[in-house]
Amino acid sequence: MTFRRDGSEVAALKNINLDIATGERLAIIGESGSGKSTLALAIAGLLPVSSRVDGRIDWFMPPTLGAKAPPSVLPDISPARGEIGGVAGGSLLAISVIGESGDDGVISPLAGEMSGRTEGGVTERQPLKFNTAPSHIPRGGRDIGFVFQDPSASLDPVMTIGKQIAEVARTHLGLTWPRAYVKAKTLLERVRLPDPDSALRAFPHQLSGGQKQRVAIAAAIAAGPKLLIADEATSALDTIVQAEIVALIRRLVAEDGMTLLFISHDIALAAALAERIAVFRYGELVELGVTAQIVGAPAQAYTRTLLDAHIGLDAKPLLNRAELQA
Ligand SMILES: Nc1ncnc2c1ncn2[C@@H]1O[C@H](COP(=O)(O)OP(=O)(O)OP(=O)(O)O)[C@@H](O)[C@H]1O
Repeated sequence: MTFRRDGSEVAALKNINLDIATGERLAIIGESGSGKSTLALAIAGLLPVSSRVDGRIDWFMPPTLGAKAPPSVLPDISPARGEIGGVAGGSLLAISVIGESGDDGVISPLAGEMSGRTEGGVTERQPLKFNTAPSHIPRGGRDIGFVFQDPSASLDPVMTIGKQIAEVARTHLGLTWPRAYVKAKTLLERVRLPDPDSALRAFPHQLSGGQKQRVAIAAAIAAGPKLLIADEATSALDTIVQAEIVALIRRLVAEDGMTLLFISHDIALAAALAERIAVFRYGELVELGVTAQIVGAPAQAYTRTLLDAHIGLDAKPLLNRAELQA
């Protein structure tokens, strides 16, 4: 996975092979520039046209019946050159990114070879070849919800909170405006925003940072996505609000049976939330394991360095999950 920059290509992800199980909470950690966001954007189909992906993403879960798929959303779900397939299995996603060496021995064991796969040299976004019916292609906003770091950037400053959430429900679920507003209010209650009736009519600038992130989460889950990607969703918040948002995400993921991809540079937050942790460095997957193993007995020296840096900086608990209240 490379970006074109100043006439040359910058490798952002190399030789990644990662399965995400349905319903699991997987954290991706690593320092700045390690490729965490690039992976998340690739899954959500949000990579810029300057990107080139040699690899594929297999999506194993069929879409929810009765879901509305606006035609305009379909072409945008996939990376510039990824592929998405639908194969029954225990995984939700299988990600295979081929490295600079061209070693393609990273195909998911759950996915068969796909017909129509093409390789090499494409630098612009182009129509994708799918080996599955269009109705099985995951749609951003509908099957995949995305929470970004800065809620101020993801919310429209001149649109009421209620309309922003209702619009997601209207677009992806085909609800009428009145029904979509009812759903928006329910979602504001679920994310525990105080006074949801007033909040429906409020504008983003009238809310605190933590409240805005609750609204962004409500919008991200409004269409009932199967996969929720939270990309540094707590990084702009203070420590107490961070813990509240982590607890909120965990509760919502459990209530709705979502799969969670939690991206963070903070190993303590990742440990508080995730069942497995993947450690990224320089665009490569350094280590992947269950949280207790990564935190208690890391196999890689780099993971130990991340842990030591955390312990040296502050003493936030690494595995104390009980204290988090949504
Ligand atoms: N749009 C882009 N154009 C060119 N290069 C990019 C682009 N986006 C990311 N990169 C490069 O890809 C690499 C991975 O960046 P990425 O943002 O995925 O890392 P990250 O681990 O998410 O970092 P951070 O925690 O700071 O967001 C970096 O070298 C970065 O400079």
